[in-house]
Formats: sequence, C-alpha cells, structure tokens
Amino acid sequence: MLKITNFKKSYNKDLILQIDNLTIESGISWIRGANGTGKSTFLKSAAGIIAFEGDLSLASDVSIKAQPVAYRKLVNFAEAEPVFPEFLTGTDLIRLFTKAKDAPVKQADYFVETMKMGSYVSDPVGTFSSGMLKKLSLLLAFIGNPKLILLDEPLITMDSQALQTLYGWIDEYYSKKGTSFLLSSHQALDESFPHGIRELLVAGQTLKYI
Ligand SMILES: Nc1ncnc2c1ncn2[C@@H]1O[C@H](COP(=O)(O)OP(=O)(O)OP(=O)(O)O)[C@@H](O)[C@H]1O
Repeated sequence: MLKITNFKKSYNKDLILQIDNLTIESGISWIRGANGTGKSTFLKSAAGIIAFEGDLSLASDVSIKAQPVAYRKLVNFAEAEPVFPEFLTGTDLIRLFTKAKDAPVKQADYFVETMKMGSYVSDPVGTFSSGMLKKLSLLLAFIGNPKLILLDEPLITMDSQALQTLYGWIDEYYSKKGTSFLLSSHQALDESFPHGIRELLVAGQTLKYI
C-alpha cells in the first residue's frame, strides 16, 4: 500500500532514518519504537510535511515526489501535538480541510456529532483544552476520501468515551472504504481496537516489520 524506496532523512547531517525498500501492507499498522527513534519523523515525511531523500508511493503508484498534489489528497495526517492558529475556530478549520480535500460539505457533521464536539466546535481553537484540540485534529484527518490515514499518538489526552468513538471511526473507514491506517502509540491499543494490526519497529535507524 505504501511503497518506500531509498528513503533517507537527516537533520543537520545527523542520519535519523534510512529505509532502502519496504512496502507497508494495506490494513492497520502500528509503528513502535523508543523515544527519539524517528516515528514522528517518518509519519511527517509520509504526510508530505517535511522533506526527505527517496520516494514514497501509494499502491496505485501515486508518488509523493512525482505527483505531490494527488498524493496529499490521498494521505491524511493527525499530529501528536496539534498546533493551529489560535484565532481560527474549529468550524473554520473543518471548512478549510473540506475544501482542500474535495470533501462533501456536510461530511464532517457526522464526526462532530459522534465525537460530541457540537458545543465548542465553533469557538476559536485557542480556547480548546488539549483533549478538544486532539479530537479536532483527529476529525480533520478523516475528511475527504483518504487511502491512508497517519495518526501520531492518537490516544494521548483522549478520554475513554472519545477513544471508543475514534475506534468506531477507524473501523468504519477500514471496513467500508478500505482505508489503511499507520499509527504510532506508546500506549497499548486495547482489545476493542479494530482488526488485526501489523506491527513495525523503528530501531537501528531503520523501519522493519516485527
Ligand atoms: N526539527 C528537528 N530538528 C532536528 N532534530 C530533530 C527535529 N525533529 C526531530 N529531531 C530529532 O530526530 C530524532 C527522531 O525524532 P522523532 O520525533 O521522529 O522521534 P519519535 O520516535 O517520534 O519520538 P517520541 O517517541 O519521543 O515521540 C530525535 O533524535 C530528535 O531529536
């Protein structure tokens, strides 16, 4: 599903990750690894947020380097610690992402309702608690018709009810739309997490299946 070719990422000449050839299979995959090994770096690279050497392409051969706009329409990302301009409201951001991802205008309503965000989604995000911000950022990662959703530490700051709602979203996208997920988490995924998960490990400056 995600084909990695000659991937290399350094910060200030310090090599962080090198992945010569690896295909991450369709489905739900969990990237594990100690602090600072490069999980967020890989997810940000795959999201098209930071530059790297080499190439990443989705199964249908949409390459981030050759078709950057098409690739970014197919891959959505929620950061571990989301930051948005404080003066924008949740509704502003939903509208922006809906337009950018060519999504149906009312698509996000279902997510706002099921995550119980209706009472605050129209407020500036500067007034949001960290859990409210996390829910918004996860919601934005489901907008459009992504083939792959990247979730960096999706469980942190979420209450147990919100987690069950998130698991429901993942289950629905995976089962009904065939969306794949690549996520990182230091917390164990509980047994209500949907479906068999493949595990990958970042260690020794590379990524491989466990
Ligand atoms: N913008 C940056 N500039 C320089 N070095 C960076 C930058 N971002 C990350 N690093 C370094 O890259 C390495 C990998 O960081 P990364 O955040 O990808 O790790 P991680 O596996 O996600 O860690 P954690 O489990 O703590 O979230 C670390 O050594 C970090 O210090």
